Amino acid sequence: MSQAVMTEKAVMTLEASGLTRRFGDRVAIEDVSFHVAPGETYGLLGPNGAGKTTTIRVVCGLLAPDAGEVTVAGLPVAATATEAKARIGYVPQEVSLYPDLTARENLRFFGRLYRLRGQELRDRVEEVLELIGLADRGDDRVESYSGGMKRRLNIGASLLHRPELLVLDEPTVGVDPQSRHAIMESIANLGTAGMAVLYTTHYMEEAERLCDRVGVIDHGHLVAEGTRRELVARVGEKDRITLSATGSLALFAEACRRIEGIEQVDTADSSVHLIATDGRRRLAQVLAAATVTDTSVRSVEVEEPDLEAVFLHLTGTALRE
Ligand SMILES: Nc1ncnc2c1ncn2[C@@H]1O[C@H](COP(=O)(O)OP(=O)(O)OP(=O)(O)O)[C@@H](O)[C@H]1O
Repeated sequence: MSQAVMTEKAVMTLEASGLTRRFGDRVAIEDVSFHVAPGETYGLLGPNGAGKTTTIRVVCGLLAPDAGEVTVAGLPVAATATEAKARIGYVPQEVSLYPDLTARENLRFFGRLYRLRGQELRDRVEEVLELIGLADRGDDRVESYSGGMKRRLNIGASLLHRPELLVLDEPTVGVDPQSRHAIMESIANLGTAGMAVLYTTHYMEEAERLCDRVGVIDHGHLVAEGTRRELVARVGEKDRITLSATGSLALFAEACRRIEGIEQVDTADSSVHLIATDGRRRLAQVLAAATVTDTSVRSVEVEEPDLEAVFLHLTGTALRE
């Protein structure tokens, strides 16, 4: 994470405040506010119809909000604000490429739209092909690509002009696992390289793996935001530790009850179940308690609550309904 993320007064790459947008009587989003710092990857996590695409379209200046405002690198985004929009790379849900052109030709075409020319254009096309892992397929026509490769190229096209903010709308939907992995790797690298990324998904594993912070959106409202740890702490979810063990389990359980942060201890035939805050940090003490009570531990499993649990807690519904 860059220094700018740490400094409170740094200019945010993206600042969205009070965004509201209606379609007729339907309120698609209401009073949505969040920011993305330089080098930060922010995930908007929510089920279908929650308002993710609407938020993104407003952020990119493709849809005017009924209320609220957006700035990118301090510049207001509005329908006519080309200076702000030039700092955004937008990857829509639908792939938009020329199937009968090669990947290189597609990138050259989009690069020219972004006003890149000559050597700069040629260099940038090669850099982007490397970045998205398609350098060895650059001269193949796009119609021969898998769905995932097309998505990667689509992301590449949005990076040619070196945007400060990359906005991706569910980039892994309908993509094979290998390409999904490649897409996530490329995005993780962009964040590391200092680019701000706004990422929408309804896959909580992606949000957990990629995003520094997550905003949970449901029925057009941002219901919570923070790091995974913060969100989990906010809803009061605890870790579960399961030990498979033999020996004097009653004594062992008693010793575990005395460890700070362990809130519940249950024993079964040859296992002990613990409920703890910050379970991983308690492990050393738990294993020491096993040694002291002559308990032999065969396996230990720590289950940390995930964003699915947070979502369920906050909204009362499962994410994948
Ligand atoms: N152009 C439109 N006209 C009417 N209603 C719309 C329009 N665009 C979005 N909506 C409504 O606004 C709400 C939010 O939709 P949005 O597409 O932003 O959700 P989403 O979270 O991106 O879902 P998905 O993952 O399915 O795209 C939905 O109820 C949707 O039906």
